[in-house]
Amino acid sequence: MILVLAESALELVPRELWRHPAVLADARRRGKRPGEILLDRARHHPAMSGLVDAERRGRPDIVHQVLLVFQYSLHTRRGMGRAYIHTRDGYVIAVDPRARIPKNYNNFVSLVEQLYALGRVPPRGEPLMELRREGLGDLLGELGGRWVVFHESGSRKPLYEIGVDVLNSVVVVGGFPHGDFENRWLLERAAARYSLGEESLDAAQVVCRAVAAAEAAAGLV
Ligand SMILES: C[S@@+](CC[C@H](N)C(=O)[O-])C[C@H]1O[C@@H](n2cnc3c(N)ncnc32)[C@H](O)[C@@H]1O
Repeated sequence: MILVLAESALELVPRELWRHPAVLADARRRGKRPGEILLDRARHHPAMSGLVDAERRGRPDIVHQVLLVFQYSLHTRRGMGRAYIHTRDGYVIAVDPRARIPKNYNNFVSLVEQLYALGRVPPRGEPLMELRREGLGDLLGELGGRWVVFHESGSRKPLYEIGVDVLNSVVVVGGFPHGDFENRWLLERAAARYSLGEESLDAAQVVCRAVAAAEAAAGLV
């Protein structure tokens, strides 16, 4: 299974917030410039009130939770998985299946900030995470142009029925906290849309179920 976490709420603090006291204090405390730190609602809430689309931004913890579930799964540890994080501002992070994502959130944030600064981590040797400017359409085209989407309005099927498809497909899940995909074509052109019920679940919960379905189909569990 290739996972694409789409429109993820991950970005550096945008320029218009660099001078806000909440951002300046956080940057100073961490010994960095405001433009070098990740936007995080938990730390920058007062600064985000006037930000366009604020309710869908500043949630690196969603990406962290998803990567912990995905990277440490049996399926990925056996080399059957690969994750790509597409961000709402047009970047793609390619994650090597061997990348050991820091379990501590603060360490994860520092790693991603290093990735934004250098374009890759670690700085030397084989990269475990690489950052590039790329849109969602180009990424999905590069991955073969066929994908399935997890979405509340998709068809509801038992996990054992979708396992083989999930295992062998590019699987798209939204990496944002509220609302729906802005790229509507993602749903319209998907080979299949799978629902886990009408109630909205956290992205990590959805990825956990997709991984479980894929692992069962692969005979790993
Ligand atoms: C936290 S949800 C996105 C926000 C959600 N639509 C809301 O307004 O609360 C993250 C992603 O998980 C997937 N997802 C969430 N609930 C789902 C469900 N019941 N069935 C299938 N996929 C789901 C979708 O890909 C969704 O974009």
